[in-house]
Amino acid sequence: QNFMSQAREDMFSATSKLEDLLSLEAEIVRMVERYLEAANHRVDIIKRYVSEYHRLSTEGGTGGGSGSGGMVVAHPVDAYLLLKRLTVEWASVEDAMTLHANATQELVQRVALFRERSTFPVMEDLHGAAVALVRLQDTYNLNMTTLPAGTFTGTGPTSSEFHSSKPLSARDCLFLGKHALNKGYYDKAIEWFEAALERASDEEDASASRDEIEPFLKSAIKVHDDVLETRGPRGLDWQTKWVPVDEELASKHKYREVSNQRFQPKLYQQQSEEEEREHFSRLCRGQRLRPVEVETSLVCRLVAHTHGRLHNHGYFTLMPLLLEEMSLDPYIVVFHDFLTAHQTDAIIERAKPKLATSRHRGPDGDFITSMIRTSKNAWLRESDEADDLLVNLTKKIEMTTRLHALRLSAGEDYQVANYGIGGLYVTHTDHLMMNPDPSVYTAWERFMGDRFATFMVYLSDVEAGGATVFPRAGVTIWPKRGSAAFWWNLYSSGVGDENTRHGGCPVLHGSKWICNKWVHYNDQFLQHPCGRNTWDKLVVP
Ligand SMILES: O=C(O)CCC(=O)C(=O)O
Ligand SMILES: [Fe+2]
Repeated sequence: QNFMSQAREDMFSATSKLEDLLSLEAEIVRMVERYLEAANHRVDIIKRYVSEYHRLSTEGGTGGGSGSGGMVVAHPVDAYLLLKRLTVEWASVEDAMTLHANATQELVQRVALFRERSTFPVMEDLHGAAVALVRLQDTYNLNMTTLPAGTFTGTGPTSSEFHSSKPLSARDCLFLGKHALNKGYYDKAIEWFEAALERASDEEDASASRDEIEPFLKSAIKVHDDVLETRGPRGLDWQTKWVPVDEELASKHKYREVSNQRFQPKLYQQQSEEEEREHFSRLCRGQRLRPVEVETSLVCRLVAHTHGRLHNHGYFTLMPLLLEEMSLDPYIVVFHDFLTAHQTDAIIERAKPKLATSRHRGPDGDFITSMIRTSKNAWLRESDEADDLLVNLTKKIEMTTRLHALRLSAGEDYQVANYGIGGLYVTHTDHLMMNPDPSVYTAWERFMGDRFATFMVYLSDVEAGGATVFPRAGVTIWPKRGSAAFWWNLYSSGVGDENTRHGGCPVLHGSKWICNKWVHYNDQFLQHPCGRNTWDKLVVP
């Protein structure tokens, strides 16, 4: 695909992968249960041999030994039985032991086979999951008094509480603290080490001792304060609290005014990388950054156009589109109830097998990873499908947007993406052709032109997190199954609108599915008002 985004291949960020792991674990448990059942049977055989010996020897005289005296075998039947025990019966004990050893080896080998087929997680995956958890804690300001116990309150239009099946242990907290430290989350590292200490004193049989944890906390505090003193509280790859932990340092004049500093949104203009990240996180948490006048000027309306530049139709006459304006400049709207649950599920089902095979290895055999987009995606082309599901969807997009989307020169294939826990897409523009030198593009890319508009359908609800946010435009769109976001990436002149920079917030609870239709410029710009200057905008539908 020409316009392929980078994909990250890992376990925790694609839910379909985690679901695979869950069924893999169920299969392993079934194997282990069968193994244990057979093992118990074999241990019984071995035990019976031992207890038979003891029974006979304590009954005295008749057995293998007698009382306090030496070992005497006086009875010919006893002599026969002794020999039988050490031949026939011992053979069955040996058989049981050999079978057990084989079964053990076989079980280990079968799990090794899973590992070879790379369906089994490795330590790398666990590290990834730990970092994802710290990132979520950071983005959503998760409350540290409850998080170690596995409880947090969700972010989104409905904020409910979520509970894990088990709390984290002191050792888990220690592990998370180390990862936070490693990734430059110095503030979070301290919190996790403190949580580890607290857990350690609560746990009956402490999974990590205070003596083990304390040095980590001490050195984290030291590094934290050093970084804050010498480099400041925020940077691209580190962050600290606003004041040092050390009280003497904290009493310094420069830290006194910190509490007065308030966040000032900086919208509709270039933002530094740090500023963009700050806007991104706040919007992900659902904060409103725009002036009240802007927020209140937006309306919901019904749209029922019956003609477009492409078709004359009465498609929306009986059932108008429900349009919600999210921003007028840049122009971003949401169409509610654009697809039915039946349709969104069908698209997910078609994408699933293609997602599963998209896992690929890098040059040295490792899985290629990138922090840009932690999701998995698949491409679906209308004409590859046996029925009209996707063709009809594209036709509906055409009627809605009055753009060509079906013919190959106008629209890309559908890109379906699945994000799991912690899965995100960092801020980017959808238009890609920023390089003024045309020779860097393929002939086909030059022919199609850049991505004029994005039509993005949410194929699933997300229980918490996972919003689509526009840091410069100050917009947050909460995913809702069946609704669709639409915006223009380019001015009518074809020049990119950088205020459309956007990204997908990390999924906090649940799983997120979206599907994109990107519509390109060259096939249709003549059908739009050209405007008289570069920055003229399109405001339909
Ligand atoms: O996941 C989202 O909400 C945004 C996805 C996106 O921007 C993209 O796929 O280009
Ligand atoms: Fe995008």
